[in-house]
Amino acid sequence: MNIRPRRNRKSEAVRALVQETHLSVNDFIFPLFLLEGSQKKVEVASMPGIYRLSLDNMLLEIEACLALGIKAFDVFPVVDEKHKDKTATRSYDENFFYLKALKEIKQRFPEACIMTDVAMDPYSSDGHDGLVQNGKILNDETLEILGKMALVQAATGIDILGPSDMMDGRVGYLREVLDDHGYTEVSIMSYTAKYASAFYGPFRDALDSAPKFGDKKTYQMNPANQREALIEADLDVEEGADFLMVKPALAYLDVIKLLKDHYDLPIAAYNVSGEYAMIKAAAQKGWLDGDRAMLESLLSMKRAGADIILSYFAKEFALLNK
Ligand SMILES: NCc1[nH]cc(CCC(=O)O)c1CC(=O)O
Ligand SMILES: [Mg+2]
Repeated sequence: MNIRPRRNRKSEAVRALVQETHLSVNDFIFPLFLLEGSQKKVEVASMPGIYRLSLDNMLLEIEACLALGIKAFDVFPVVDEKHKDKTATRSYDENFFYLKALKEIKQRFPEACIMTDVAMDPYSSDGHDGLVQNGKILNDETLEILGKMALVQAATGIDILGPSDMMDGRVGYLREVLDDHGYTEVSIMSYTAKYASAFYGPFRDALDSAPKFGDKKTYQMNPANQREALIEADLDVEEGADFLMVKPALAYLDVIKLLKDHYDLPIAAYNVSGEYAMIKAAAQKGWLDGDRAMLESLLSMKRAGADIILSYFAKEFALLNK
């Protein structure tokens, strides 16, 4: 035998030399759940270690994460049932706590990269990402609402908008609305290939945002489809997206790789709530080594081609690598 691949695995030092993929705190965006009010910190039952935070506590959390090297955050609002309606009115009400909080976060930490969510579901009494009429999710009518939402979010000074709704044409529509109002510097990270997934369950617990009827299959993609992601990605590139995202991550590594091979834009992977919950639950039962399972799954996303990983593990990763 002339060739013995095991030679390159013989010691920690040699293994480090030949390691192809590396994770860094620079890769991560940490999703955070914002509560109205103050002095609140409520754990998400299905996401041990992840809390819904009021602004005061969120500022502390962001400060702690910045000290660990995490520089990017995706802030989602937890909206009380009494604020929800058919047209997601609160999503573009400048006085709503989410928008006021974003402004404070940016003022306090101008160096942090703050991403926001553009979709109707947290504010919708139907629990859908688009406007509902006679049981149908309307596309073009939804775009107008998303446009209003994007403008008030941009006005807070945030850095990246994350349209997570999967309406057709929304990236181009938002780009145009933003540019018309002078927000040419606000980036768009498109949820390009977002699948109708069972792995969003714990997130919907966190936001209390599960659909009130039906499912999201008329707008989110069929998990069986890979080539369809190319159609979505072509459109997002043409419409002016700055980043392309695949969501979820772990069950869609092939899609991450596909987009990485076909496009020059940075590729993001959303390591979603259910993927987090799965590892946490098994670790709590003592069935898996939680730290190792976390690192291995994050590494797989990077290896598949993700430049950026949105993950609830971001802080834990940073603490482990301190
Ligand atoms: N616009 C909704 C939205 N934005 C991010 C997530 C899921 C994130 C996660 O599971 O971590 C969802 C859930 C959904 O589409 O129902
Ligand atoms: Mg699309």
